[in-house]
Amino acid sequence: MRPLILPANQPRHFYRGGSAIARFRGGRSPDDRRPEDWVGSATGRIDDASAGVTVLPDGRPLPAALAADPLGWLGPAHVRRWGDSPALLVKLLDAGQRLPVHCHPSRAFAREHLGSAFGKTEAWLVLETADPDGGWVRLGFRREVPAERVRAWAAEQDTAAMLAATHRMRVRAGDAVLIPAGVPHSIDAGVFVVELQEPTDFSVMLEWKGFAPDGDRSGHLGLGWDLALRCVDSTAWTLDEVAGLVRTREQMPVTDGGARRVLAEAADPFFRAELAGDGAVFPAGFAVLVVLRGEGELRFEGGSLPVRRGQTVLVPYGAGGTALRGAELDVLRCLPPAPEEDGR
Ligand SMILES: O=P(O)(O)OC[C@H]1O[C@@H](O)[C@@H](O)[C@@H](O)[C@@H]1O
Repeated sequence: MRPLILPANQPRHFYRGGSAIARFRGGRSPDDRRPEDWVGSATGRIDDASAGVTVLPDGRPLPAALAADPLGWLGPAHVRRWGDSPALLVKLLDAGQRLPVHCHPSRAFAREHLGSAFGKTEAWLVLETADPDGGWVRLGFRREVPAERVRAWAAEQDTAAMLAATHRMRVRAGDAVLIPAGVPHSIDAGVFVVELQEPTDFSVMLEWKGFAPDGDRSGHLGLGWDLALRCVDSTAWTLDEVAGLVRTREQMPVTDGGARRVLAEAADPFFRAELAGDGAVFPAGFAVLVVLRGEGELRFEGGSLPVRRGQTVLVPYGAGGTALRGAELDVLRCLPPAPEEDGR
């Protein structure tokens, strides 16, 4: 099997964005509502299952290709643990406006109430901020917020109260941020990230006014507000705890293979990511690559593929061991959780 270069896959969304994705990829956005590019996605949008799913160059939707040859795409250990799900969703996300405050269910909540083995823990690697000095993200309540108050903020759409209650953190290009399930969060305008997440589209919208006209109906995942808001982490996060969710490039440890481990160990049950360049060698495994800088080639068993900045590449297990060549190459390699991991 060969690694495949994937074209942009940007379903229309209710929030603005997408120009940074077009610049990065070297294309054009059809309009200003394409803030997310779903890469190597076997996940459909919650409101439209046909949107979001990657269509391979041969015309097959990725889920059909995975179902037809799970071992070839994912490898035996992954299939034993996760079946024919890639257990990973990668997106490019360009916030053209501040995103609404929202959160995502945990695996335990998703299993119990949504019939899904996956929740939506996620992580961002910041690629650019409109202001070179950095952009802002918001995450975690500064003080414990009683459930009734969260409910009242959502019912009244009290955006000011929600934002005031939430930590605001500066992030710069190269920083990685882990967002545990349940933690309320939002990304400010001008922040462009690669996002790794569990392969679902479950969002509980605390804020929707001015974003999604039907938010009062669609924002609770069909569970009703009382149940949906139970997935919100309303505990107090200290500034240090929130800062602990952010890793700068310098804080990313270098592995034996010369790559940098992007995310903290706490992310391992959900996904893994490494930054790698010229000379890096990887064992066989399903991966989504985002070429962040430079140009060069991706070697695999039986061939090589030229790659350059702005491309996204889907690597099947069946491509065998791979290696990167190219003096200025900087590649983010996104991986599903290790098969032995068991996140909750
Ligand atoms: O980066 P996350 O938290 O997934 O934010 C992006 C998400 O924003 C929410 O407001 C919803 O619109 C989701 O459909 C969207 O995917």
